[in-house]
This record gives sequence, C-alpha cells and structure tokens, in this order.
Amino acid sequence: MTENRIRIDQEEVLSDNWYILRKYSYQYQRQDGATQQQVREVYDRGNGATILLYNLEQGTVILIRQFRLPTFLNGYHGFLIETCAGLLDEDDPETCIKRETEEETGFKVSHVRKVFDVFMSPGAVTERIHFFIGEYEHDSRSHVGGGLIEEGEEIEVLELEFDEALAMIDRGEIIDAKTIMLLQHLRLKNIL
Ligand SMILES: Nc1nc2c(ncn2[C@@H]2O[C@H](COP(=O)(O)OP(=O)(O)O[C@H]3O[C@H](CO)[C@@H](O)[C@H](O)[C@@H]3O)[C@@H](O)[C@H]2O)c(=O)[nH]1
Ligand SMILES: [Mg+2]
Repeated sequence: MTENRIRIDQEEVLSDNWYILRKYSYQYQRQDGATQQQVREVYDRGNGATILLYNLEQGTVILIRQFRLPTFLNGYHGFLIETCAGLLDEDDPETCIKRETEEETGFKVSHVRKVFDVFMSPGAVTERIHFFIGEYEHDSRSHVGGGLIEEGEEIEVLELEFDEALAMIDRGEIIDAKTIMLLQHLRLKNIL
C-alpha cells in the first residue's frame, strides 16, 4: 500500500463554520491495478489530546462529566463520563494536555507520559488523539476546575476508586472510547 495509489481530484468545502466539512473526489487504485472514482465527506476539527490522571497511594482516578450534544441526539442522556481532553489548537500535545488538565480539573501536572495516539473515527473524521497518563496530587490543585464558562463548559470533576471505574464500564455507565481505553491501559500494564 503506497500513497501513490490515491489521487485527490477535487476538494469542496461544504461547511466552514466552527470546524470544516469537506467533500473529496479521488481516484483510488485497487490492488488489481484498476482505478475507481470515489467520493467521501470528511470532517476536520483538528487533533486532540486526553489524559487519565491517577493517584497510586489512593488507588483512584480523576474523570470528568459534561454534556455532549451528539450523544444526546443519539439516544443517550448526554452527560458523558470521560477522561479530561481538549483540542490542540496551536499547542503541541503535551502543552495542550497540561493546560486542559488545569482548566478542566484544577490539577497541575508536571510529568505526563504519552501512551499512544489514535484515530477515533477514521471513516469520517481526520482527528488523531494523543493519549497520556499522569499522576495527580491533592496539594497540586489550584482550583476546583470546571472548564471555561464563556465557552459554555460545565465540567464536574469525579474522583473514583480505580476498581469502581472499571466496574462502571461493565455496567455501561462509562461508554466513551478514550476513557475505556485509558482505564484498560492502566490495568493491562499493571500501573494501578
Ligand atoms: N460555539 C461552539 N462551540 C463549540 C462547537 N464545537 C465545540 N465547541 C466548544 O469548543 C470547546 C472545545 O473544548 P476542548 O476541551 O478543547 O475540546 P473537547 O470538546 O473536550 O474535545 C476533546 O474531546 C473530544 C471527545 O473525545 C475529542 O474529540 C477532542 O479531540 C478533544 O480531545 C468546548 O467548549 C466546546 O463546547 C461549536 O460547534 N460551536
Ligand atoms: Mg475538553
């Protein structure tokens, strides 16, 4: 598989509002050498970062709860439990996640560890999310968190026993992909 099997012929902006939705027309070369014209819509909202904060002594993790309209529209009550996360904007992933951690949870973290990065919805969205873990301490909390009121954020900070968070996946109470992946990562690598 090489890049030269793909030739972008046309790009049309369908919506350029908060983020950008484009329609692409491209030539796709199949494995037998035949070419095919294909059309796909792609949503570009930049890249993001997320972090699972954990405390080794207490055996706890920090998660957040906030309203997510797309989940509400798809039959859920909308108040999703997630790991802290944000869009990169102009920052590198590590700077972004440290900033988001303080904005959303109030904790200042100085050391974070990158674990992997992931395309979360590769059929439709360009976004690649950088995943981190990091230890938090109560005395490094500068405020109660909550996010930015002017951006409409109302973020509830939850401190949970790690085993309880894992049980919440089994009970269907945690249903966000990045959150499940990071909780399972801590267990798989015997970190907590
Ligand atoms: N007015 C307006 N505001 C928007 C719109 N879309 C997003 N916002 C606002 O833009 C801000 C983005 O906040 P961040 O904390 O930077 O991003 P996030 O929404 O938490 O996204 C993170 O999690 C996503 C879900 O897993 C990830 O997709 C993303 O990469 C990132 O990690 C939020 O205040 C959100 O309400 C929109 O269409 N209109
Ligand atoms: Mg966020």
